[in-house]
Amino acid sequence: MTAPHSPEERFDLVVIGGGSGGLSVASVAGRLGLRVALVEASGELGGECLHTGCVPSKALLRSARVASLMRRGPDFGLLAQAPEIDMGAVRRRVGAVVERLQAHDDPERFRAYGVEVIFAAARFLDPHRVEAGDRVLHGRRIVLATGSAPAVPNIPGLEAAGYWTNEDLFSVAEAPGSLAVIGGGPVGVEMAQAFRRLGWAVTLLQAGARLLPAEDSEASAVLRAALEADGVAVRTGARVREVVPGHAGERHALRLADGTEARAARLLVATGRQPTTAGLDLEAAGVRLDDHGAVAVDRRQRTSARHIFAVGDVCGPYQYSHLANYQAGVVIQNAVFRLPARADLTALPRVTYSDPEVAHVGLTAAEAERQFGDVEAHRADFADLDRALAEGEETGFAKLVFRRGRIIGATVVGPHAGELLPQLTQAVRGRLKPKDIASAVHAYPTLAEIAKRAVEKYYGERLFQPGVKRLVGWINRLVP
Ligand SMILES: Cc1cc2nc3c(=O)[nH]c(=O)nc-3n(C[C@H](O)[C@H](O)[C@H](O)COP(=O)(O)OP(=O)(O)OC[C@H]3O[C@@H](n4cnc5c(N)ncnc54)[C@H](O)[C@@H]3O)c2cc1C
Ligand SMILES: NC(=O)c1ccc[n+]([C@@H]2O[C@H](COP(=O)([O-])OP(=O)(O)OC[C@H]3O[C@@H](n4cnc5c(N)ncnc54)[C@H](O)[C@@H]3O)[C@@H](O)[C@H]2O)c1
Repeated sequence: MTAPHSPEERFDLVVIGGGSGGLSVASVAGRLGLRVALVEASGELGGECLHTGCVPSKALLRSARVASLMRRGPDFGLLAQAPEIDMGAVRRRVGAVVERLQAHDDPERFRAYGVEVIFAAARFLDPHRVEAGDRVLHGRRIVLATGSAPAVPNIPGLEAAGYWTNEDLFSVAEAPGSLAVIGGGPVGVEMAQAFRRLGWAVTLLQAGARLLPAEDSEASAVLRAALEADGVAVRTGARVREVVPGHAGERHALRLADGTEARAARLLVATGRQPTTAGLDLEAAGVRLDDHGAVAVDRRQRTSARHIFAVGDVCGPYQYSHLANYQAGVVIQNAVFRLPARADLTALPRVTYSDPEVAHVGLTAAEAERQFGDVEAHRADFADLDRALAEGEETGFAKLVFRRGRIIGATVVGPHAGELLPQLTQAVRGRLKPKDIASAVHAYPTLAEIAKRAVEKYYGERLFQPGVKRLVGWINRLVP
């Protein structure tokens, strides 16, 4: 039933959802002078990335990394120091980082840009009218940016057992115990390593055949070995069939499809996301969903109702904060400047912030092989790189994928892999040739040299051939 409303208010743009995508659209449109309303249900801006996603997970991983380095003291000629873990103190640090960044998403900042910030749950009354609390907002154009929520599998006994998702995880203050992580995607991998390094006994249960199944298979293998070296019990092909009560400290027993069991005191469900569309009355607006329950959009981010756009997790096709921001830029061009800009995801980077990090852009070697056939891939290992050895961080590699003399994909697994990605993102985006990387001088000794090393492998095969040797001999005989 519709609440009694005050008279309808007219806006050029109504943005629903104040997370990464919605904030980007609203702030730019407001600063460009449009009349913008931003509706956010939760009572604070920032969305998942700030409160229960990217930011707290990276802050937690940092504490875990410091704990790991303390244990690794002897690798660097220092006394080993077993870290004393105080989960309450770790939680406070995570909270402090979130709070510092919350200042960027202060509603007053957006109001100063000319954005009307309304804290209420929005729903459509018709294609142009949105109800927000007791207000009715008429949007000439509307942007859906309502994000996603954890997708929890229907496993008998799971609800009764009780479990954490990313929404609970960053409030955990209890002393380390045992944790079973269900799901071996980015959330499962990052959090399994973080909790293990913070003293928890962790079992990582991945239904698929390998961790991070979207990544290069060698990357998955290196990551698995690194997690196991940390002490995470990694089980792949592990489908949880049922959760039943366990004993004493290990309160839960997870029965797997292969007849074995895993036990833990706490459960973390990290099995993917579902787009947040419930309660929006999208039918009233004529907005259709795709087969996965996400809002269907075209490459201009337009939904089936052409004046309504969508960005971020609610439409996908991937779930990254930087993708939501990129799509926001496409919406600004279409909805504000009326340019027919299209999203191009050919060079969309992604990073899993485990140690080693797994960073990727473009096509993996397997994808390129399937798509084109005539591709080659070359790999350089951090174990052969001077700076990696100096840092004591020699796990991992860079693998570049080439087709017809162009770089079409890159995977980097290793120290600060995410920071090494931009030059490779530019290469894939600009369809650069290997020589564009080879001819650039890279400072020595840097980890970024790894890309050049992989390119040298590409040239190595071509350069040190009998024909080239003959040519060099001929030039040196003939030219004085
Ligand atoms: C543990 C974890 C770690 C992650 N780490 C990374 C990372 O390192 N890097 C990365 O790029 N991505 C990461 N992600 C993904 C990233 O958080 C999301 O892709 C990103 O937050 C999506 O932004 P969004 O704007 O689409 O949605 P959100 O940030 O979820 O914002 C949606 C907003 O809409 C509001 N809303 C929902 N319904 C309504 C309604 N009816 N009316 C009004 N408001 C509504 C919600 O309250 C919310 O504030 C991580 C995710 C998780 C779970
Ligand atoms: N660093 C980052 O950029 C980052 C970090 C975390 C999350 N994210 C985003 O958040 C999204 C969600 O991440 P996620 O890891 O929850 O989801 P995901 O879909 O990427 O991975 C979930 C994994 O769980 C496994 N799984 C599913 N059901 C299972 C079951 N019943 N038992 C055991 N395993 C099961 C699947 O095989 C899959 O590999 C990702 O798509 C990612 O884009 C990004």
